[in-house]
Amino acid sequence: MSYFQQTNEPVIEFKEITKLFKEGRGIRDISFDITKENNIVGLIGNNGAGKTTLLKTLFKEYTAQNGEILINGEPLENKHLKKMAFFPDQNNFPKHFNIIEFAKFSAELKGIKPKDYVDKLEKLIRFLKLENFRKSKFTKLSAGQQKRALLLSVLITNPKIIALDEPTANLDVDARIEFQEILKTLANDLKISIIITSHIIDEMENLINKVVLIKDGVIVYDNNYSLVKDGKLEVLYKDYVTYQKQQIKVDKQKAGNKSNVASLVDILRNEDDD
Ligand SMILES: Nc1ncnc2c1ncn2[C@@H]1O[C@H](COP(=O)(O)OP(=O)(O)OP(=O)(O)O)[C@@H](O)[C@H]1O
Repeated sequence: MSYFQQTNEPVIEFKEITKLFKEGRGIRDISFDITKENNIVGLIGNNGAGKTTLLKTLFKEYTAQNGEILINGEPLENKHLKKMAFFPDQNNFPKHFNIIEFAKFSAELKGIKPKDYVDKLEKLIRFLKLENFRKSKFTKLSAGQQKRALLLSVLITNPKIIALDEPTANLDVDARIEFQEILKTLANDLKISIIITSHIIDEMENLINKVVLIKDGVIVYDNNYSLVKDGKLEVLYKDYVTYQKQQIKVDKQKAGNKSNVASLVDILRNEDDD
């Protein structure tokens, strides 16, 4: 049994993380955790609030000046990074790779041998409806296809933690719902911890089970998610909430059309934790 499955303790703990840049911007004293029960966390804040800085600190791209990150109670180190995947925003696509090359590259970067991923690669390609785009470069794909291709490169690495930076930006409603259904399956059925950034709360109402609001580099709200219970969210981000309520009506109708995400569980469940 791996260190990711041992306990009901928090999976990820941010403890008083501070990462400040020269001009004094960045993040300060960030503390919150992601548990097995509340394992789809929305990290929400306006542009420049500090979301990306926090994710980069989680992936050890930045070193915090203060504080620590624990993964299942252990200080974050490189062995944990092997089981973590970062889903980049739209500006950071690997433009010159074709999607198969990129998936293989991602797997091998994590030390996964071809014999351990070839079968899964084929199944994921079919599941993600990418059969006709095997040789396509990212730049030739639609926004929805690009996201699915990035998911391929993430899922092939069998991660236990996935961080996504604004993943549904520029997707249409159908593609967004499909994407969110996949994330829900990963979190609910496969117990993968998901941390997802957005600057819009309501877009994630049907998805997340914990919300962390970040403003000017500090956390202003951290709780398990309930817009109905806690009007404070509406006060903090009133404009977004008002606008997005209308959008959600459409989403909920469409969400009735469940995609075949259940088969994803079959593809990924039998993975050994190494
Ligand atoms: N490498 C850097 N050097 C200096 N300042 C930076 C750097 N990266 C981020 N900042 C500053 O730190 C603050 C937080 O930036 P960050 O990119 O984390 O915000 P964000 O919430 O991800 O915003 P967005 O939604 O626009 O991506 C901002 O004021 C930003 O200007």
